[in-house]
Amino acid sequence: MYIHKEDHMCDNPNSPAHLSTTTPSLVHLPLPLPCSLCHSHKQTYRQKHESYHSHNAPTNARESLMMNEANGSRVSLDADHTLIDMRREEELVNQWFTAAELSDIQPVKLTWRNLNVSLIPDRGEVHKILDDLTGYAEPGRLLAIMGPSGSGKSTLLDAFAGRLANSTVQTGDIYFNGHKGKASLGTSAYVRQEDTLLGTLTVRETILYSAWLRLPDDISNSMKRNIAEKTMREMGLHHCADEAIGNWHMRGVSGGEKRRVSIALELLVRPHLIYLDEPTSGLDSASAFFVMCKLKKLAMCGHTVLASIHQPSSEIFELLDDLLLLAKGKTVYFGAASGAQKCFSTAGFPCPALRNPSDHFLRAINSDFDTAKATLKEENLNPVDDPLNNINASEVIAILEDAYQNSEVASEANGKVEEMIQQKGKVLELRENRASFLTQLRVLTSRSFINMSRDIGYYWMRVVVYFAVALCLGTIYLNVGTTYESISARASCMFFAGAFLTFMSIGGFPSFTEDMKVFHHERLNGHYGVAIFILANTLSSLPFLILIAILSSAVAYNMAGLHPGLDRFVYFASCLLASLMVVESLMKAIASVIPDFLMGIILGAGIQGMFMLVCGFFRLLRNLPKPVWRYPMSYISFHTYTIQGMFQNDFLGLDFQNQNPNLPRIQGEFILTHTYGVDLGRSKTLNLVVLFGMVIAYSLLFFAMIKARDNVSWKALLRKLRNLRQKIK
Ligand SMILES: Nc1ncnc2c1ncn2[C@@H]1O[C@H](COP(=O)(O)OP(=O)(O)OP(=O)(O)O)[C@@H](O)[C@H]1O
Repeated sequence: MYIHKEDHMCDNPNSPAHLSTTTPSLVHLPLPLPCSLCHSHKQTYRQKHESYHSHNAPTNARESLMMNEANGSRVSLDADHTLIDMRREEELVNQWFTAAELSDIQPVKLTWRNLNVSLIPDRGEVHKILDDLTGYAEPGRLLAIMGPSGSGKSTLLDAFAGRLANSTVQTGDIYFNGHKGKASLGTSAYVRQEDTLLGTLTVRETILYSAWLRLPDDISNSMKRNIAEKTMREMGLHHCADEAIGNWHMRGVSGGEKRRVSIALELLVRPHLIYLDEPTSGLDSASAFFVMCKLKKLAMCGHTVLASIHQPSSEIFELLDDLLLLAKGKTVYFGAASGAQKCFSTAGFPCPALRNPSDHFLRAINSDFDTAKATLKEENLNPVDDPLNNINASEVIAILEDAYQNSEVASEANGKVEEMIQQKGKVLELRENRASFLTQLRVLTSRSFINMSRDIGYYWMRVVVYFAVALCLGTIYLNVGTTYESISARASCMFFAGAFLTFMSIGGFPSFTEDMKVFHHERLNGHYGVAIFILANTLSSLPFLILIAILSSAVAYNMAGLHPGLDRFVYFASCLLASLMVVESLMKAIASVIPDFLMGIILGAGIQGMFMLVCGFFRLLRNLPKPVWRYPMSYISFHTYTIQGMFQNDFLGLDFQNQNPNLPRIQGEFILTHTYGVDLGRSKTLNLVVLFGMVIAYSLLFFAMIKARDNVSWKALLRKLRNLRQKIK
């Protein structure tokens, strides 16, 4: 076993202050934890962790470690010491979790009153998804939301998390600790129904990167690693820790394992408020039970946990504290899970003996199969003695809804909601103890680079295709020369390199949209911000783009025999690199508006086609129609700067000669100004600077679009447009 220095050594192991203490400060802490583990306390956790190790690491082991570290190698301790240290590390991790679970949480009381969600009316028809819901979720209790498919469970969780689709309208109120409104990003965690993970990473890497990204800097790296390992074990993922998640070209872990990875990622930092949409879907009954036990434990520690759930087993049902039963978007029961059976009995639908209560509830309120019931009965496949067979679920729902609204449970719930709204608690805030900007940038860049290097569709395919196309270009324009004929050949060769080679960059868009999905999910859960994502994505893509630019330029430039000289070659390659970066950032800006990869590719290709038309190659800039095409399009088109820069780089300093020696030699400068209308007032360096400026401009556009999504009420805008359309009609 290899042990890293940081795991076992403090910075100054011989410090008298360290050695004088004999009692470890972090072990044997009674529960609940004293403030020594609380982050508001002056001494940071890392210091404690290190001082603990310095007090306890056996001197010989320490000395041997120091000697070996000095030799620049990682070393293994003898088995006893390793075991002791592993146990201590485990204790520290347990204590960190206990601290996160008990001493550092903001209790969150969530209430909703008369909550309605409907689709934006089309032709006057209103389709209600959620209908007048009132209820609450308390810290310390596990609330399950149950109901048949399509009853509105996900929509309700989306409404709480502020992630309703633009096509819906929400009315009614949601309160967090008595404060009305939308919770700000990152103050709650949301495990959605779909798993949004990077397919190229292994399970261990996924959880570990998330730990590095989010856990505060004052926790040592080894500690973060152990926290990630512990979370992985808790979710029963250790057996597939080194398997990839899986993507389009790689079969990965199973659906149930992916589900558990998604849950593990959110449980890693012990969120104060967590919503889980069908956390047990795709899991076998034992896994489902253990996952729900974990959620129950989290709730018991004072966290607020809401989970929508299908088909809980009777054991899982016993774990639930509160239950919200939805049918067709309406509440048919809300209250203690243990009280639901009584409510159903009172309404005339008692749960038969030996039937799982949750099965009974769902069967009673599922109206999707009303027509199929009769057929089943005729075929003798349905037990005749079940009273539910003789009545349509729609009627059952109406009876249950009525019974619930008139019950004591409902009036108690309503009273409690009013009481909770009056109690103004702390406004939800992001945790202060998070990883710093630089740490997040470093970790995200590294994660993104690994993803790019493992996904063959991201860059590697393009490297091969670029090489092949550059080879074609080089052979077609082989030793192009300096005759009159070579003038248009050179121009075409450079146009192809600057326009068509860069155009191929849209090939990476599908992989980027996958990245974007992960980014959106992680950003909305508050893992990191937009700026970090843009920077990390740009930095991690740089090595690949540089490789593509140098490889393609080396092949095409040298084979075609363009203007000799290293400085000219370097400029050509830099111009190609800058153009590739512009296309990448343009596609990012497009992805911020259109997340679908096919639509994005179509739009990106269209924009680039238009840019090529106005760059001065097909029609001279001075001859372009002035409105729109010359001003502003030719200035917005990045191809204008690429082509003008490349042309200046090649033609300036060359003389062209006809095969007939009696005809005059033509200078490159004359060709630039008269044949291609190049503006020599803007130097080739300035063209390059403009290209890099465009990379920044498109990145800022991406940033602004993502931010605008948060702040602009697109829903209100859409509603106004629809109203306007109806008025016009
Ligand atoms: N943005 C939307 N546009 C159109 N219909 C929607 C939209 N959001 C929700 N719905 C409709 O609202 C109903 C409730 O959807 P929701 O996803 O909340 O159900 P659910 O209870 O979570 O279902 P499941 O258990 O199958 O996931 C469905 O009929 C769905 O088609």
